[in-house]
Amino acid sequence: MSAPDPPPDNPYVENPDLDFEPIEALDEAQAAAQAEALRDAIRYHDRRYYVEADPVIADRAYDRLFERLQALESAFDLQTPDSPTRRVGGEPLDELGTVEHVVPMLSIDSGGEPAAVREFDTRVRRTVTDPEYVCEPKFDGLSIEVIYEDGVYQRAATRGDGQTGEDVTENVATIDSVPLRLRGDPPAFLAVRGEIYIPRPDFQAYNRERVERGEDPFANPRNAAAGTLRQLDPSVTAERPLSWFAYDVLAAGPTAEAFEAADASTGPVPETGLETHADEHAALEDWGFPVNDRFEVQTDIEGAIAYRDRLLAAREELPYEIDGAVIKVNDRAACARLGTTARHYRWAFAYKFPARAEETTITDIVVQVGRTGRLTPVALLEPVDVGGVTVSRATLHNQSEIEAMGVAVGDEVRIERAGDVIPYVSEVIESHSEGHFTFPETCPACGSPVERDGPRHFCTGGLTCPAQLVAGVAYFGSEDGLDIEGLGEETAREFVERGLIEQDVADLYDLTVEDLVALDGWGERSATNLLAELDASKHPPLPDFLAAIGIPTVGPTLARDLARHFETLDAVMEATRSDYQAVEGVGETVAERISEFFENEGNRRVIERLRERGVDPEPMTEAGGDELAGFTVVFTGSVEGWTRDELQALVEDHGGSATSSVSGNTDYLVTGSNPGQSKTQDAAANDVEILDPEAFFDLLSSRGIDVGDR
Ligand SMILES: NC(=O)c1ccc[n+]([C@@H]2O[C@H](COP(=O)([O-])OP(=O)(O)OC[C@H]3O[C@@H](n4cnc5c(N)ncnc54)[C@H](O)[C@@H]3O)[C@@H](O)[C@H]2O)c1
Ligand SMILES: [Zn+2]
Repeated sequence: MSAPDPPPDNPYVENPDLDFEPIEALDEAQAAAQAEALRDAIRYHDRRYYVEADPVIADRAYDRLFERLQALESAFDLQTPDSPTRRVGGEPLDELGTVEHVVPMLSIDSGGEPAAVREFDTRVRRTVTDPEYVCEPKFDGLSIEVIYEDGVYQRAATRGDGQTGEDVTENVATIDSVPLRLRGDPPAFLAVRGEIYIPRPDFQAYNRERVERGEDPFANPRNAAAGTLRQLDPSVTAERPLSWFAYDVLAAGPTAEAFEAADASTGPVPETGLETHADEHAALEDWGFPVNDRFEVQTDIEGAIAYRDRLLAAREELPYEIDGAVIKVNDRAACARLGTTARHYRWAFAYKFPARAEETTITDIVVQVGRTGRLTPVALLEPVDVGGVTVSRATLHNQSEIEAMGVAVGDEVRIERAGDVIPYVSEVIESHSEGHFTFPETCPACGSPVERDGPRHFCTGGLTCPAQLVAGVAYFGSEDGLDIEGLGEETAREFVERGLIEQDVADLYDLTVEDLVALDGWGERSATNLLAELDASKHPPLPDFLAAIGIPTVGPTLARDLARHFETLDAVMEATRSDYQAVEGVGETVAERISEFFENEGNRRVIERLRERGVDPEPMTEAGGDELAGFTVVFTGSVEGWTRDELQALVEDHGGSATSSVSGNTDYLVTGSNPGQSKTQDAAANDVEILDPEAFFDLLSSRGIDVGDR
């Protein structure tokens, strides 16, 4: 996917001018020109957001452009048939193929104040007496339409522009919790709407890997889910545990033709007995769809308002991101009478949560040097509470973001965090400076020249840069590496500053109790503990070792694939570019980076020095153990505290195999929350034993496998 060119000379694109004059001050020609510029900018932002999943401006800035355009269009009667204010989403992406929706997939009107919710109720009451409301979480994901005929999965599409979406049939079929065959007695033709999301722990793992590969992390789980779902290669989607909730019957009927005749888009669904959204929720569950268990019926709008406040209090406990509550009129016949606008349903309202955002001042901007030499600009802030977390540092990402915002020391800025994402500066509220922050020309840690590569900056000091050494040592000991307790970032820095680590990570294994107790705050006991940990780390499983030495582009997942493929460290080191490309998921660029790493004399020397000190990874065949030899395990649904990758690795590291579909060869199906219905059915058909996560972990410990605490 390549980003489109922004409209030229448009003040609402990169660093959008949000300083709008009062509408009354404009004459007609000025208003028309401003509206035109806003439409162009919004179309561009829509494409970046919905199609590329890579927005250039903050949601709040986008919302202000949008509201301004709406205001201009209504004050001067300027709405054009193709205005973005009349449509939803963005143009579908051609590469995936497009499909026409059976009924338009619209957006939902929203607001963050109870007054806006009460106004919605007042509008509803003009048409409906004493409306009852259903409430459910507003999932921060991406909307899809899924179609079944005679209970069998046919097709899935993204919302796209609301009329036409992208065909993601293959990709959606790889998602466990999407039933391929329905249970019970579904209507012959059924179109369901739901939300695809990425569970929180997987989102974190995904972002860590992106950073490892030198890519920017996703700003929120929605962008991550969108990017994953819209992969052109379904096997890539299959590797990422996407999940979904079904929440609406878009259309249903005895046949596709009969459905079209009846136009059941919002009314009661013919021949199914679905009179209300509550009926629908129950029916979706009966047919085998994953539905959300926080769904509630409220007899009036005050109940719905209270529901949203309870949901807000529970927000951080949920294993998925939500950004508000969706309130819908329960009775479908009433919904049909209320109808729709060009953009949204008149029978639904999203009562949003406040953004996890706050305003504060930048006291300084420092540049952090990462393990690969990448420089990250970090804003130091007057500490501020952002949704329950005190934030005193926030990332500025890279040079393009800095230029786009025009940010500098002293500015009042807005800080946001989405879920567990590192807090970031999203916009400048008030500038107290000229221009913007610029990167130093030399590395703040070692003085080597700084090189720019696109939007990123790198220190060229390599092994001579102490900051890279600190980050490398800390990474070596981190959970993604050898998991050496007591060896964090601060300890690593201390060792480097005090000259205990001079050359590379191998120096760790020369440390003595005397070295350590000479440092502030170290006693005999903590010293012995760390040395014992280091000693215990000398025979790591090969994947851990490969991840720990910091090969560019190689995160824990790829490390495991390499280890499985080559089995020994020597084989990994001696492989050629084309050997690497034989590993699933390794393309030309990645193969190139891996060979460059092993061709580098300095890197080979580090590995040699580690080996001289007795650090030698276990070949893959003997790695872990064979406690699960002969067993085939399949996972479905999500298990708290674990990503799917980690669970599968756990089985494979102990000699078992983890596959993605259930067959006669499967021994166990482990079902987490939101399990896939087709896997559960296949398990029943094949007499496969079904375990809940607890039973699975019990089984492991009965075989002497210690998974530690999570
Ligand atoms: N930063 C940018 O450049 C940019 C560009 C475009 C849009 N945006 C942002 O996108 C948002 C608008 O997106 P939108 O039109 O998808 O609307 P939305 O996200 O505000 O809400 C509508 C969506 O909610 C979802 N939803 C989740 N749970 C649901 C439930 N239980 N029942 C029904 N629907 C549910 C549906 O997918 C539906 O499409 C705005 O917040 C805007 O700021 C940002
Ligand atoms: Zn440096």
